[in-house]
Amino acid sequence: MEQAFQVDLRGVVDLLSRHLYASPRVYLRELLQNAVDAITARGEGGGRVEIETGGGVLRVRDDGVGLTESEVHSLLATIGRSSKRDELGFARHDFLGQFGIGLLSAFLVADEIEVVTRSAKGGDAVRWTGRSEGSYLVEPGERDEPGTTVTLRARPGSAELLSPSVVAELARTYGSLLPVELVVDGVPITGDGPPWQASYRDPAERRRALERYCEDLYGFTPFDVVDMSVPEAGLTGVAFVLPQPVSPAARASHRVYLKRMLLAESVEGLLPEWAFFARCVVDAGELRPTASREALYEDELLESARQGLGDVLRQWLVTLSETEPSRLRAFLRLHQLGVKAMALQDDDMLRIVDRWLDYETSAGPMTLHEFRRRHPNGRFTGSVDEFRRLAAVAGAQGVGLVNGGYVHDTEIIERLPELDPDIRLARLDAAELTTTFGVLDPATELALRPFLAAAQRAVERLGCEVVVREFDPASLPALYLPSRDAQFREELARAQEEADELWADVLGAVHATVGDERPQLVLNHRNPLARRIMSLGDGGPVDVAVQALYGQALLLGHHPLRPADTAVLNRSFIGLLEWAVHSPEAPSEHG
Ligand SMILES: Nc1ncnc2c1ncn2[C@@H]1O[C@H](COP(=O)(O)OP(=O)(O)OP(=O)(O)O)[C@@H](O)[C@H]1O
Repeated sequence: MEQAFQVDLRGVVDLLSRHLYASPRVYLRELLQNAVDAITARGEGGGRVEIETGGGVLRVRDDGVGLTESEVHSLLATIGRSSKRDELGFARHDFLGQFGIGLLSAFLVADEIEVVTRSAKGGDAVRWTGRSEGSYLVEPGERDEPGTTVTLRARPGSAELLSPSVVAELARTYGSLLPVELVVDGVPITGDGPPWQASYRDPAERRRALERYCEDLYGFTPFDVVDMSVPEAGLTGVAFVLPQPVSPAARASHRVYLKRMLLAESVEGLLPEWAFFARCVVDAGELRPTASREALYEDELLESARQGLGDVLRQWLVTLSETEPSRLRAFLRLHQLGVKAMALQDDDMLRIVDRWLDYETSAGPMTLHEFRRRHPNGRFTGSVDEFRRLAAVAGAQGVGLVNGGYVHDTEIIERLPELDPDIRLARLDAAELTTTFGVLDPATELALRPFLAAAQRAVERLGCEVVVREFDPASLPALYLPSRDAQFREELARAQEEADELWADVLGAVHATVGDERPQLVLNHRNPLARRIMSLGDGGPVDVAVQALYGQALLLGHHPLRPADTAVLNRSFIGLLEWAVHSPEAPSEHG
């Protein structure tokens, strides 16, 4: 014999209150929603919901479609049954509810629910009383007009939730945009509907009103207000652009209404992740809630709405770049870090960064796009230090240099060819700079041989190679250029020191395959001091002088100093001092 399920209502209420709903405050939302749905079902437009409070009792009265006696038995008394789904179980389009459990949330605050209802289809009024322990009673009720009144008496401990002030606050939170007339204890709650749809005298007034709305809601004056619309999701609303930088990692949350009833004040995942700089308030007719009505149901429609909203914001940025570039720059200054982060994944954002974000370059601040135009063979550095070190030198050789050392910059520059394969912006290989330096004429070169040999001896143990070139700025006596190989070797050596035996061996094997190009100490033949040192030939204090130039070049370039470097720096300094004090040839004040 087939049997019907038995339901222990207390278990179900417990489940709802502890696991489905975040707070018992949702009881009012569910009652409000039923009243609005009943008005929708009556289909006459307008409609009025009156809420009365006082003495621990709450009354919600609507002039909706009401219920007949048989509907009362089948709909109110059957958990999970709803008049708002069709025969196939799909949510009927016009209604807020669909699950057939909302009324039970009244048991979160009361032990008894009383419903007095009269159907617009005719028949007498009916009184239904449901109790939280699982029984219900149906009797004749008293009511002249079609509609429904739900009455709750606060359970001990829940009086606060049914108090006039809390009820008014809840009604305002959930219901202030509803398309029906909502009144709590005689005070109207609903007004002109969504502020972005209200009519204003002119655009300036609308803008001010929406800014004020944002201030009330979020506590900031928005950088800009963007109208949002995704017709296929029945969605309208506004996005407020944050006036302060935020971390792109912080999940942005938005205020979402479904069919004009508040779903939640902080819904995540409404916008694409890259749109971290906006807070939205939207109303959607077609998106679906989860059963708790506290989040959006993740389906294809939500996914395409998210894309649609992203498109609107993207278009806003593009329009800003076309019509108000100075404001776009201001926006980028604010949200630079986030915009860069999203440029790593999003081509349009990459384009915006390329065209509008200023980078530090050897020819002053400019956009990457402008930089490439001016320096078709420009280079970028992977670190800020390298940029500082080489910008002046590179700039003086006519090699444009852009600083790619800040967060995301190197990845952004390296991703540019994905926009356009013709974009070429290569990383600077410092050693390559020397190829642009002027070479000495053979006679001078020959004359410098003895000096060069002595200079090479002076820094041989430091693993570096001395060359003499002519380059600008002439004020720079010497430049230390680590080769790419040398840099890599240094990192390897450091890693090897720190690694355990196995890894040290592996790294050692890698080491063996690295080229043996050495870092260079490039002495500047244009620099008067360097020239005087060169004129020492292989005599005098050439050792200490070259070592001093080496040390100074390391310090100027912010290169890491190894113990051997520090020792050489100290020795050369002391040596020069001694030479200056003791040497008979040393220049003195008296000549
Ligand atoms: N104020 C009302 N006027 C007319 N019918 C009502 C009213 N309140 C509840 N009902 C009827 O009772 C049924 C069950 O209500 P309940 O709130 O439990 O679920 P629901 O609104 O259908 O779905 P959800 O669980 O998503 O809220 C509704 O489908 C509706 O037919």
